[in-house]
Amino acid sequence: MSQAPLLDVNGIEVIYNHVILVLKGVSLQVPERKIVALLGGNGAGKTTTLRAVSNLLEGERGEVTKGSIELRGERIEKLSTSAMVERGVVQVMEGRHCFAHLTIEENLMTGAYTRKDGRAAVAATLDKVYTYFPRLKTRRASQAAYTSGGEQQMCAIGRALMANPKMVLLDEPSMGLAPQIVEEVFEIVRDLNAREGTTFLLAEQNTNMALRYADYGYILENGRVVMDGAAAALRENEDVKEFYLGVGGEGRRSFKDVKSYKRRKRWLA
Ligand SMILES: Nc1ncnc2c1ncn2[C@@H]1O[C@H](COP(=O)(O)OP(=O)(O)OP(=O)(O)O)[C@@H](O)[C@H]1O
Repeated sequence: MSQAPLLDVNGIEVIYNHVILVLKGVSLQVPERKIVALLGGNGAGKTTTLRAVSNLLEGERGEVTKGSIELRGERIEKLSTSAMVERGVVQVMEGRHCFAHLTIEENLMTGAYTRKDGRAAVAATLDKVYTYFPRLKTRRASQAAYTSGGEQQMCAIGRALMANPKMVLLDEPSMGLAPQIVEEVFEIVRDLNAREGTTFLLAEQNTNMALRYADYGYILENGRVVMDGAAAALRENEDVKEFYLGVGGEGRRSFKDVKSYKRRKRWLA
């Protein structure tokens, strides 16, 4: 990655409740206009990494205790969540979190509350969201509670887009969705990236899907990055195939157990 990154996470350590060390020196870069995937199993630290970037740790009693996070060269660890939104960074949280009693359109409009550029501009963004998510347009007047899981995920992403972000942090977009719907969601992510230039950092357990759409990937295990590379190279990597793509091997053991991985780690050290 030769161009200067939009986001530069440098050796961060995150501790919850003053004692639980969850991230143990995570570094990653997200270049402008790229899709970067943060991969790894349950509890690897993906959500925590996203929360650290968007400054959502405080509400979880977590804090960044070491390292730095820079957005376009500016240190952002101490900024508020709304200051991050002003800088064009929004997070779509895991589990979708639509307001169940509001309609799809009302949910979308809640994403525009920080906008200061007037109603016409907000209306134009709403139209744009509907062109990317025609399903949401059809369901605009339905209460979110009565829409499908896929529609709720689209609504959560659409709401984030209403803030006119430069970068979207997307936490586990595939969670609980049928493969065909996951595909539909990822296609829209790719479209947004290609046509709007929106940068994505997405956390996913669905390695296969994420690596098909991302430019670059980082694999987290137990609070550390154990491997990173261009998505195409990771897809072809034997260890990734064995442990994350379910090709060959005897199921998912830990990456750490693999001999070739250990060898590679020694080379990298
Ligand atoms: N608010 C919290 N307080 C204490 N520990 C937490 C908190 N949130 C997460 N953890 C712990 O931090 C570790 C990493 O969790 P995190 O949610 O970042 O992982 P993840 O890779 O996103 O996994 P998942 O896919 O399950 O969300 C886990 O061991 C989890 O129990």
